[in-house]
Amino acid sequence: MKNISKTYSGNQVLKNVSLTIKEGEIHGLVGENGAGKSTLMNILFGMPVIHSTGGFEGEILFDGKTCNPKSPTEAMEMGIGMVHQEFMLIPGFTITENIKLNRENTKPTTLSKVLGPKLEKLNFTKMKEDAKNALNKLNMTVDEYLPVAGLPVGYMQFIEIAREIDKSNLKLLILDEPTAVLTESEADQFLDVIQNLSNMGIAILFITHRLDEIKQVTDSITILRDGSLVKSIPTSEIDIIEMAKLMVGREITSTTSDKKDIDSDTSPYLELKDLYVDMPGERVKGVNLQIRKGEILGLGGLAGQGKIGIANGIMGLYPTKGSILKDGKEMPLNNPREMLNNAVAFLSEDRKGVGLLLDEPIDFNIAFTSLEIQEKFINKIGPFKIVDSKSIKFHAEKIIKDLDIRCTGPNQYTRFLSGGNQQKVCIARALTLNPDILLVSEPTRGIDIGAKKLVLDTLVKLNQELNMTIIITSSELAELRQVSDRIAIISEGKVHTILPPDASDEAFGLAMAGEDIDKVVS
Ligand SMILES: Nc1ncnc2c1ncn2[C@@H]1O[C@H](COP(=O)(O)OP(=O)(O)OP(=O)(O)O)[C@@H](O)[C@H]1O
Repeated sequence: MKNISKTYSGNQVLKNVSLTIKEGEIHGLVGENGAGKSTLMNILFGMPVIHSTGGFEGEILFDGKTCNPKSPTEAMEMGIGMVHQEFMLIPGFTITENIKLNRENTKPTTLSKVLGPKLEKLNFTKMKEDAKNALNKLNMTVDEYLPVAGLPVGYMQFIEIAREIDKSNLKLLILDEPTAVLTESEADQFLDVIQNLSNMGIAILFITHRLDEIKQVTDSITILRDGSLVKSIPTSEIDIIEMAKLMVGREITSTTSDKKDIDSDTSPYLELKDLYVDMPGERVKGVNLQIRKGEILGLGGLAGQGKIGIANGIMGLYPTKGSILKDGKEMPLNNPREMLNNAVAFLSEDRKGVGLLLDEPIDFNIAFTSLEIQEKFINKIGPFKIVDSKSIKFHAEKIIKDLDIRCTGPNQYTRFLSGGNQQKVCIARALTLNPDILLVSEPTRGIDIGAKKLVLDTLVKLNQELNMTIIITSSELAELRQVSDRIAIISEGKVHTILPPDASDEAFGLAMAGEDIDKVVS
C-alpha cells in the first residue's frame, strides 16, 4: 500500500501511509484507538464504507500488480480474506453453513442438467468435509453440525478464521483484533494457528492491542499514530516499551492503587448470598461474597467458570436466584431498572450488545441512561420536562477530555467512532450515573495501552476521591492485581478463594485451576 490517504467528511484519518507485507509474513499493525488501523485494512479489503465516502488516495499493489478492490468480493477473488472486529456469523446457521456461506458446494441434479446450475442440489457431504478440514487445521474439535448461536465467543473467532482458510486461493488474511475476545489460553492456541497459516505461505496482517502478542508472533510491525505512519520495523529490533512509546508519543507507566486493608469486621456494603445466575456459558452456582464500602474487588478466573455471570446476575440481566443486599437492604432480583435506581451501574463485557445508540451523537449516548433513570439533564418548567441539551453537551465535553475520547466533538455519531472509542463512550455513560457501586466487566478489552491506563486510572480515582465501591471482572490477572484490594477467583460457578493482589503467581494459577492453594499461600 503506497501513500494511502483517506478523509471522512473533511476529517483526514489516514495521511500518506505506506505498508509492505511479504508472502507468508506475519505483520503486526498497532496504534492507539482511532489511529486508522481498521480504515487502512478496510481500504485493502474494498469495504463499501470506503467507497461510499469518497474512496481513498494512493496505490495498492498485490502480487506486483496495481489493484483497487472496490468490494470485498473483488478482494476475495484476489486472495484477500478479512476477519472483522465484530463477528459476522449467522447465529441460526450451523458451523458448516457459516463456513460455506456463499460458497456452498453443489452437485448436479436431473433438472439442473437441463435447466441450468441454479437447480443443483447442495452437496452436504462435501460441505461437511470441507468444514471439518478447515476446523482441523485450527485444531478445533467442535462438531460442525452445531448451530453457531450459543457457542462461546472464543469459538466464534475460530469459525470466522475457518471460513477464511476454507477459501482455496487465500494469500493474505487480515485479522482485526482477533484475540480481544479470547481468553489467554484460547489466544495462545490462536497464535499457534497464525504461525501455521504463515508456514503455509499465507501472509497475515494482524491488528491487536496486546503488544506481547505482537512481540511473540509477528515478523515485522507497522506503527500508526493519528493517521500517520510512525515506523515500520522488524519485530526483533524493537521492544514492547518502545512500541508503546511510539504509539502514543509518550512514556506509559503502569497504574497502581494504594491497596486498602479490608476490615472484615465492618458490615458489608454489598452482600451476595447463595447467588445463582443462569447465564449460558457463565453459570453462577451459589456465590457468597461480602464487599465493603470503598473497596475495589476483582473477580478473576478462567472463561466459562462464572466470573462474568456475577455482575450480569447482580444487574438482573439473566435469571437470578439467591439474595443481594446493598447496605443491608434486600435488592429486587431480575430487575435492572431497580438496580440502576439504587445507584448500581454496570459496564457490560458485551461490546456489541452494550446498546450504543449508533445513530445518535456521543453526548446523547453518554447522557441517555442518566436522563432516563435519574432525570438528570432535565429542566422542569411547570408540568413540562425539557431536556437540557446545553448541559448534556457541556458534560460530554468534559468527559471526552477526561477519557481522551478521540472524536470530532460531542456531536459526532457513535457509529463513526473507532471500536475502542465506542467502548470509552460506554464507560462515560456508566460514570455519568455517578453510582455508589460500579460493576465493570472487561473494561479494557479492545482498547489501546494508553487508553487502558486512562481507564484504570479513572477507576482508581473514582474509588479514592468518591469512595466508590467497584467490582471489576477481568480475564487479565495483571490488570486485576494493579487495581484491586482483594481478588476473588471464581471456579465452577463458586468463589474458590479470595487472594490479596500480591499473592504469588503460583497461588493464582492453582486457584484458577480449581486446585487447593493452602500450601502455597501460607
Ligand atoms: N464510517 C466512518 N465515518 C466517519 N469517520 C470514521 C468512520 N470510520 C472511522 N472513522 C474515523 O476514522 C478514524 C480512524 O478510525 P479506525 O476505526 O480506523 O481506528 P482504529 O485504529 O482501527 O481504532 P480501534 O483500535 O479503536 O479499532 C477515527 O477517528 C474514526 O472516528
